[in-house]
Amino acid sequence: MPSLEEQLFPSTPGKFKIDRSSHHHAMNRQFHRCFSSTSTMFLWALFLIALTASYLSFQSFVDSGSKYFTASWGGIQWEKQVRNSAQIHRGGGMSVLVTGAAGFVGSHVSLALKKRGDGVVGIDNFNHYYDPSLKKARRSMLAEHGIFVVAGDINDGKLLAKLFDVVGFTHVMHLAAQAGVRYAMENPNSYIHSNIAGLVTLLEICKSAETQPAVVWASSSSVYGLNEKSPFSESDRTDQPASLYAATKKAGEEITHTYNHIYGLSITGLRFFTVYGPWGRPDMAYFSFTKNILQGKPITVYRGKNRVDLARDFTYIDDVVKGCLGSLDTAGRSTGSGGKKTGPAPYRIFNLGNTSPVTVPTLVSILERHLKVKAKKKVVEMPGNGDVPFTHANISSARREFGYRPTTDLQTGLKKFVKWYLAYYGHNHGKAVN
Ligand SMILES: O=C(O)[C@H]1O[C@H](OP(=O)(O)OP(=O)(O)OC[C@H]2O[C@@H](n3ccc(=O)[nH]c3=O)[C@H](O)[C@@H]2O)[C@H](O)[C@@H](O)[C@H]1O
Repeated sequence: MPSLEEQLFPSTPGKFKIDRSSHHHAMNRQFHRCFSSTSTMFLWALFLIALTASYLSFQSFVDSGSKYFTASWGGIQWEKQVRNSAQIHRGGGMSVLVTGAAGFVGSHVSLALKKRGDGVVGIDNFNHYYDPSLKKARRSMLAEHGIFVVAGDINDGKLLAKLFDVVGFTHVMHLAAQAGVRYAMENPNSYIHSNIAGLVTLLEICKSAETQPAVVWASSSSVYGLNEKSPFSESDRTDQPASLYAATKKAGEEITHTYNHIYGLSITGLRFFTVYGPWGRPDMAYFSFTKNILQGKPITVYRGKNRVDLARDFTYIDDVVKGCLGSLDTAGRSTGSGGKKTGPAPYRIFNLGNTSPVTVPTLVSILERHLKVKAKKKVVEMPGNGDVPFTHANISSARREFGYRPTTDLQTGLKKFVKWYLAYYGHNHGKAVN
């Protein structure tokens, strides 16, 4: 059976093929003539050995070709690392491909899966959206636990196909994305590249797999956009995005739906609500506020129309991890194989929030208390840059389906974050932060 890589990326078509039967007799005659004397036979043998040797070395060069030309993947050693990392160490366990594994949520989910005995292989492109040294540090932390993170982009279909040839992943936890709400105005194409094109490349590989994996992926609370009904339920309007980021996440929900419908892929979309915690993302408010407060620099606090404070349903990372694992555990099977659907598969969407919104000024005062430093606040009216005034999750759906129950309030969660921040960057006022 041809490998998945060969099926999806066939070599140049129309290659010359030998018709074995018709050439058989002619070749036999030639063979006897050539090998009539022992000395010619010896020379021929030598020639054949040289030919085989050069063919083999050429093959191994081609095999690890990308090592020399593009990303560093491929080869026997690499495959061994991938296979070892994917090894399952519990009965009924799963083997999960985690995209964005060097990211904030990706690294935490990878670790939690590994700790309970599941197989995990990560992939991450280590882009420079924020300090890549933090991503590398997360990768080192994962490596210490036997998790291998492949350096590569989800737009690299050949790499993804290779990974699926090496490991029969039962699940894909898709967390790779261009995150950040306001950055979409600076670099819109980055959102299309990762959140649209990358998603489709990944789904193409998943749907083509002999045994399709179940896919759980990160959508966003931002899809609720300008929706005013509160708290947000999964069935509420999501057709008024306020940012391109939100629009790409909403598009992802529609795109995954088509793959569910046409190919029988099991899909679970998780709407994360402003996730925070240790090993977090430096571009997020709680993180950059911490850095600036420690450095004695002013922070900008946005305020909504009519002097109304902005609020977020901040959700602690450990709670989100529980939600991710619960989703993986309850994700029904994909039904298709090799691109063919055999029956309907589940399509689910869940809010993963905390259910208690906190205003941004309150977030700042909690940080001031934990850091024991007063912030220099500059309050400005929210610029029209994609922000929404508030978020608030209704989580009854996730509670019903897999017992999701967040247990960490912002005060407790930020305490843990600050402890990590000071341990990681030291007390020198976060000067090492990007
Ligand atoms: O739930 C999500 O789906 C999203 O959550 C997160 O977005 P947001 O909720 O916008 O978080 P974040 O940037 O921390 O701003 C928090 C608050 O601080 C305010 N804010 C921000 C910056 C600043 O300088 N000043 C300020 O007041 C700001 O106006 C806002 O009110 C993820 O980043 C995003 O990737 C996505 O996953």
